[in-house]
Parts: sequence; structure tokens; C-alpha cells
Amino acid sequence: MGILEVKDVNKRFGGLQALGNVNLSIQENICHAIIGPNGAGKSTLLNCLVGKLIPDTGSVMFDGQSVLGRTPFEINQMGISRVFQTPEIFGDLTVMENMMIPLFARRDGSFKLHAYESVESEKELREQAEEMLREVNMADKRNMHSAAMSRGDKRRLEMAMCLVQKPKLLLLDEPTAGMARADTNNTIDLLKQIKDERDITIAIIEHDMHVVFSLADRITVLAQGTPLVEDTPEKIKGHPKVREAYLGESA
Ligand SMILES: Nc1ncnc2c1ncn2[C@@H]1O[C@H](COP(=O)(O)OP(=O)(O)OP(=O)(O)O)[C@@H](O)[C@H]1O
Repeated sequence: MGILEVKDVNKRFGGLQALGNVNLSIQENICHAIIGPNGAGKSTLLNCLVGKLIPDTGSVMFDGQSVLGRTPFEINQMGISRVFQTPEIFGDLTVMENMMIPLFARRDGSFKLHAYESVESEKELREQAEEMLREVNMADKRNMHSAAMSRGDKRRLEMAMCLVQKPKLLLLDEPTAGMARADTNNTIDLLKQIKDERDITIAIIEHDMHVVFSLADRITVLAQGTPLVEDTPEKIKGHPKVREAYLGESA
């Protein structure tokens, strides 16, 4: 039994079957990549996991509980954090101010920036933010305005904002999209470090095969809304069905 269990999920957009009978089991504490050609249904699947879309049929269980019918905020509170293609940070705020947002949200149960009662004081939260920034090598940038940072640093900050919530499952939606090679390699190194040092499960959608093969322990190939094959990176590399789905070669 995986930490995330997707069973018989279907999702239609009008006449288009975006997901058809998707079954997926993601095991705890591994990195599981979901790859597939454009339009395969990867983002639709991810959106079904975080409450942004509701499947027409099927079930999505996380850590033994159904995520269906819950809001994205409730799913986040269950322990699922998502990093988007475009970093979702507040450019007008400093790195430290950005870090405090998810911590206040977790403490107060919403994005209220001023709460009267608290279990954890602001000082404790700041210490947690500082510790997290040290872990991702951003402590020296704590007072920097986020808008002024490189794309790689913005991504690093967004990951720190997710990780400080101590998620059990981190969902990454093309984390290196649009990055220069150096920033991509830094992001790979950061994710390897996160994998090695934390009890965390990572699910990643990614087009860059260098990133996928550097990080993934298991790979599911999605084609036309249905999982085609799931295996280790070594087996996936030479799989005839994968070559067919990507390159139009006959198996
Ligand atoms: N909100 C929507 N309304 C209508 N059709 C949609 C919607 N979202 C996605 N689709 C369609 O569903 C199919 C799957 O799209 P999805 O974005 O999940 O694919 P993807 O594998 O993530 O693609 P890419 O790699 O290009 O991001 C596509 O044909 C897409 O056009």
C-alpha cells in the first residue's frame, strides 16, 4: 500500500477524456516521476491530487484518507505540498517574509497574518524559517527582495516555503521548466539533498529526462490519459512502448 493510492480515476473535459482509468500507487519515501508526451494528462492528474480538479469517478487516498471533496488548503494541511511551474512567491516581500507566510498559515489555519492566540510564538516560527533557509543555503539572502532573485533562487525559496510545512508528500510540477542548465543542476542537487536528508515522498512531473533520470526511483509513463508502463528508470529507458509514445516508433 502506497502513501498515495489513485484508483480508477477518470476525468473528462467535455468530449475529451483527459484521464482514463488511472491507477497509480506511490510508495513512501521515494521519488516517483510521472512522464509523458504533451497533453498526456500529467497536470490534470496532479490537479486531481491537490483538490484543484475533482475526478468524475475513482478515488484518491493519501495516507489512508480520501482527498476527494477537500479544499486545496485542507489537502495541504493533510501533508501534501505542491511546487508550481512558475514560482508562487510574493515578489514584493523579502525572503524571510515569504517564509513566514506558510508558517503563519499552518499555525493559524488560514492566511491571517495577525492572530491573537498561538500555539507557536512568532519567535519560534522565525527560528524554524531560519533553520529552513540554512538548510537550502539561503540564510544570507533572508533580507533580499524576492523579485530580484534568479529563477533558480526563486525555485529554491518556493521549495523552502513548502518544506517548512513539513509535508509528507512534495509534488513538483516541472520544477526546472525554463531554467538555464546551471539552475537546473542546482535544483537537482537541492532535490537530492532533500531526498537524502528527510522522510519525504516526492512526486515529480518533468519533461527534462536529465532531471527525471537523476532523481526518480520509479517512473510512470502516461499516454493519452492512461498509464502505459511503470518501472525503474533503467527499465523505462529502453522500453519499446515508451519510445513509441514519445517518438512514434512502432514497438
Ligand atoms: N481545463 C481544461 N479544459 C479543457 N481541456 C483541458 C483542460 N485542462 C486540460 N485539458 C486537456 O486535457 C488534456 C490533458 O492535458 P494536461 O495539461 O493534463 O496534459 P499534460 O500531460 O500535463 O501536458 P503538458 O506536458 O503539455 O503540460 C489535453 O488535451 C488538454 O488540452
